[in-house]
Amino acid sequence: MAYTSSLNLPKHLLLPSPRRTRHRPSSFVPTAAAKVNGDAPERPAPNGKARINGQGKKGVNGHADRIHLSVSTGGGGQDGSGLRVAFQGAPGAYSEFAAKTALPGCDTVPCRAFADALAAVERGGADRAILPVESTMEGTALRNYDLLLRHGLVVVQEINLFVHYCLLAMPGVRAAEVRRVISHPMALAHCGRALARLGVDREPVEDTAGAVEMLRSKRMLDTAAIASPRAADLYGLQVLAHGLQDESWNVTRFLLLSRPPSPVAVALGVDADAKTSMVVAHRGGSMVVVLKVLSAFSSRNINLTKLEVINNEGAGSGPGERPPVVILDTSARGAPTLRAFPHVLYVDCEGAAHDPRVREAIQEMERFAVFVRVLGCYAADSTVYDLQ
Ligand SMILES: O=C(O)C(=O)Cc1ccccc1
Repeated sequence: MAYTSSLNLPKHLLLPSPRRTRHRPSSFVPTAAAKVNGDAPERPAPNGKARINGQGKKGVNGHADRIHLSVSTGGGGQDGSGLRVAFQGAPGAYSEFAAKTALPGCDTVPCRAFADALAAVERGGADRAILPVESTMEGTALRNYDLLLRHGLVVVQEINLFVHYCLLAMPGVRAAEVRRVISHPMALAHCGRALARLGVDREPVEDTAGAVEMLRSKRMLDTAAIASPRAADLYGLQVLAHGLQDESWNVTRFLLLSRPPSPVAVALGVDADAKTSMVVAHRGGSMVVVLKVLSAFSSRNINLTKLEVINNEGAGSGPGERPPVVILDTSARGAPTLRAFPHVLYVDCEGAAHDPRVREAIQEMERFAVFVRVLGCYAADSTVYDLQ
């Protein structure tokens, strides 16, 4: 049986009010940052995006004050200027906004598929890739995690983005004329109930902005796209409906990836409010392994921010069945090798990978797991940024 279970991002309780303001320009010129809950901002958001939350929380070292994207970007300026960030999709995709939120000064490089974005970094055609890995509505994006594990890139930054979905159509098209809606599969899934109410056909395409571009270039008059209000501005489409997502709280977590060695991990002091992401490949057998993993962290008073249990034992290639997870094992000496595992845990913990307690927890897991691969160590940032 294949199953997953997850403990994901904490849901922060400041719900955004639905907003209908159209925002221009679609460029990324910084404006004054504001907290959505009306308080004065403690600190400006890196590129003028509104912060929805961002309260300090205590990390593994008990420090309440978090480092906000202030660690070295490992090349280019502090704001990422001089860095090329590869993302999946056309200009105006959510991933591009996430990249520009993380590194406001960066140049973004559109790619057809997420795999192309990762390959661009490996080849040296880009300095970073950005990958959505989980959302509050659907949990871990397993296919993107699979991609992350097959490549040897390291996580250098996390970014949480509040995702507003709009229904966009060619100018003059009325909602009643729409027969079909196209978008990224995640966007279609997040708006499932709204689309059922509209009684339209759904068609997945590569990305949200690509859907908008397609509408525009083919002048489709019976089709709408789900995308951001900024994509509407960018491509000159009209917004038929705002806030299409089935749940008002819709946050996607993105990871920024770089070639190893990590350009940021060394800059993070042991005292910094950091996070370490890792994958634990094990032989399975029972849930006792999960308890042992929990014990390795809890006995050292280390908090986990993510625990995803993958058990693809016996899964074949039937519909809905998942094959074993393929992981590039970089833990052994010698050349990294791809290895397939049915039993895998995805773990994020608070603390830097070089924090002695985190190091000991990893060493303890290595005694009963086949291997542990640290995917990256980066500044913790639980701030949720708003696009608008
Ligand atoms: O298609 C896009 O715009 C993307 O960047 C992927 C995506 C889709 C939906 C939510 C977050 C990211």
